Formats: sequence, C-alpha cells, structure tokens
Amino acid sequence: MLEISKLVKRYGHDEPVLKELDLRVEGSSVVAIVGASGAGKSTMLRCINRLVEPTSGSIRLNGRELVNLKGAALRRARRRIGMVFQGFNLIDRLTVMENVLAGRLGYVNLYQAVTRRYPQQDIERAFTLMERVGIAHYANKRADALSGGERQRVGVVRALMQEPEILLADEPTASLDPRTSEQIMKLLQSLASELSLPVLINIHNVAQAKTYTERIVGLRHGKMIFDGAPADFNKEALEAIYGGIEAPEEELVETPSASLDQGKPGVTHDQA
Ligand SMILES: Nc1ncnc2c1ncn2[C@@H]1O[C@H](COP(=O)(O)OP(=O)(O)OP(=O)(O)O)[C@@H](O)[C@H]1O
Repeated sequence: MLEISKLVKRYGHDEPVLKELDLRVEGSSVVAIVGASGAGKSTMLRCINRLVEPTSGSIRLNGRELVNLKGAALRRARRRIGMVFQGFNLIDRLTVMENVLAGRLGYVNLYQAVTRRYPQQDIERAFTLMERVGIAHYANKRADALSGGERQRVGVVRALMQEPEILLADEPTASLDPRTSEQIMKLLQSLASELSLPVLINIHNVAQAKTYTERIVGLRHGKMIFDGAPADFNKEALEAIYGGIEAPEEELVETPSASLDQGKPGVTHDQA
C-alpha cells in the first residue's frame, strides 16, 4: 500500500509545487494522475522514488517510510519502486536483454554488474517477462532497432525485473502514436492485475485515463482537486482541473466509456 500524507515539495524559494498532498493507493489499482502542465504530476511521482527530494511530509510504501532514507537503505527501497519513462530511458547500444537485465542492477554485486554476469534465474525471469509482453524474439537486438511501442515494452519489463512493489509511469504513452499508446495502457492495466501491483500513471490523455484506469486523481497547482472513478470524471471535474489553463474537451467526448451525466463527481472545491 502507498500512503502519501501532507507531502510538500518546494524547489528553492519558489511557491511549493506540491501542497500538503494526501494519497492512498491500495491493492493492485491502476491510478491515473491528471492535471495541466506544471500541476506537479511528475514531481509527485519523483518524490515517491526520491529522484526528487520531498521538502516535508510522509511517503510510506507497505508500511516503510521512504522520506529521509539515505545510502544503502534508500537504494534498497528504490529497487522496490519500478519506473517507466516517457522517453523509455534505454541504453541504445545495448541489446534488449541487457537493457532488461539492468532492472536487476540493484540486486547484483559490483562484479556481476560490471561483467554483466547475471544469475540464471534473472535471465529466466527476463525471458518470461519478455515473452509476456511480446518482445522475447528481440532479446539480442540492439534497443535502438526497435519501434517506440517495443521500446516502451522493454522499459516496462526492465521495471518489472526489479520485482517492484509499485510501478510508476511518467507519461508512458506521450511519445507513442494513439494505437500503440492504447496497447501500452492495456498492457499496464493487465500487468497490474496479473502481478497484483499498484500502478500510478501520469497522463495527459484524459480519454485514455478514463478507459484504462480505475481511479483518476486530478491535480491543480499542487493540490488534489479530484479523486474518483473514471465514470465520475465529468465536465465539472475537467473544468476544475484544466479550467483557464487548457481544455482537452475533445478527449473527454471521444472516450468510449464517457458518461457525462452519471454519478456525482469527486471534485472538491479547495483548489488554489
Ligand atoms: N528541478 C526543478 N527545479 C525548479 N522547478 C521545477 C523543477 N522541476 C519542476 N519544477 C517546477 O515545478 C512545477 C511542477 O512541475 P512538474 O514537472 O511536476 O509538473 P507536471 O504536472 O508533471 O507537468 P508536465 O505535465 O508538463 O510534465 C513546474 O512549475 C515546474 O516548472
């Protein structure tokens, strides 16, 4: 379980980017984090894996506090947090298998890491996962020979090789065409349930958030102003999150499951 409470992040002396954010994610739910550019979505994800240092507050993963961890304890905690990136973050000159095995770097010793001699069970797990996402036949290809969707599958498998307790995805489909984006969203959704893994996805595409996740969290100026089911993410919620900033209305209208009149939105009105 992920429990974020009163999370504050301030860069330098600027106004805080995250303002006492609370979020609790249980079980294998797939949660979309939406919000206009600059709302604090990436900062929130990066505070969880400590790529960004929180200013104050608490982030607990399965009961263990992540804030203020240092050195070996931080490295141990980080290997339980998988991250998928918009730009894939692969090493182009390495093979798919080598990139995937990089997900084990937090577990092997220095000699194994430098010589890339991974335990047999890691290699077997890599093949199993690569088969699961349809890239096993590319194992020995260079990463830069793959298409965007294939590269993102490599990124997903690399994150899963960490045996994570949570998967964070920062705009995982933003560099992909619409069809490939949907495939990746579907994949993340299925993997979450197959592996009983909570998945947090920062996403600009509201239609995809509504279709492929079971909960939407909306940020505006570093505060959570919506937390509810996709069916409740209606025009009022959209306006509250993006109003006066940008209005991706066409995305809402195109959503196959959009039900603008159903239910009460989970909008709160304490926005900044
Ligand atoms: N390293 C940094 N130093 C200073 N300010 C930063 C830094 N990283 C982010 N910010 C600022 O924090 C705010 C939130 O940025 P963040 O990237 O978290 O937003 P976001 O919602 O993910 O936006 P986008 O959708 O454009 O990625 C922005 O105003 C941004 O300029």
